[in-house]
Amino acid sequence: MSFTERLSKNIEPIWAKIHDHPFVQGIGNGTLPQETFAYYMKQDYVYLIDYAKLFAIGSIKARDIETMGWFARLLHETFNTEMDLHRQYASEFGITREELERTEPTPINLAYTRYMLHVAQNGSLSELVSCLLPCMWSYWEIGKELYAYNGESLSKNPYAKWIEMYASDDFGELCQWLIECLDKQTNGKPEFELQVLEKHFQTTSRYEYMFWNMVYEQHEWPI
Ligand SMILES: Cc1ncc(CN)c(N)n1
Repeated sequence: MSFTERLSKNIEPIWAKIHDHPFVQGIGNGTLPQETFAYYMKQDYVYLIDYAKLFAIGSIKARDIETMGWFARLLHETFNTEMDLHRQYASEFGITREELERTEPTPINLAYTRYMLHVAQNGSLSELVSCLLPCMWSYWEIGKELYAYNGESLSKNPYAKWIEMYASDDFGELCQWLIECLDKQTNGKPEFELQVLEKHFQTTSRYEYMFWNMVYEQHEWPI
């Protein structure tokens, strides 16, 4: 079994909770209130600004030009494809680009990105990839599941563009590269090192769940 197969098997209970979360289900059946989705778009926009920095750090830590190029592409796609979708939804909802950028991250949003940025700056490239992978991989899984669930009626779902993007082959290709990159880097690594990587993967998967719940319940700073 490859290392990422092991990760995927062990993370199953947490990812199942993500798939069942009412926010994710609400995107899937199109019943999520627009106001809740708009709140998520704003929080996610500032999350992605920090997330994109992880790819820049990945490019710095890469040991060959090909890997460097993939991280550069991941950064480019995050800024120009994924965040463009956020800008499109925001403009439909009457939210300006400045308003998006000025969004104050909630405690969970900040804790999640700070955790990843800390590991990215202080850890190895494999630690960095283990941290950022649940973000890409869990969304790809959600996208594919919701795309299949909607079938022909997808165009009637107000969140169709969101579902299509995360289910797309382009998004999948980037995610697949990260999966293969981690398998290559971990090949032959001792068990104690793999356990550190698995802990990062579990921690950021937990943060993924907490992020969904945070945007659903709109957990702001208490004071
Ligand atoms: C919180 C979060 N996690 C993952 C993704 C998918 N890149 C995202 N946009 N936002």
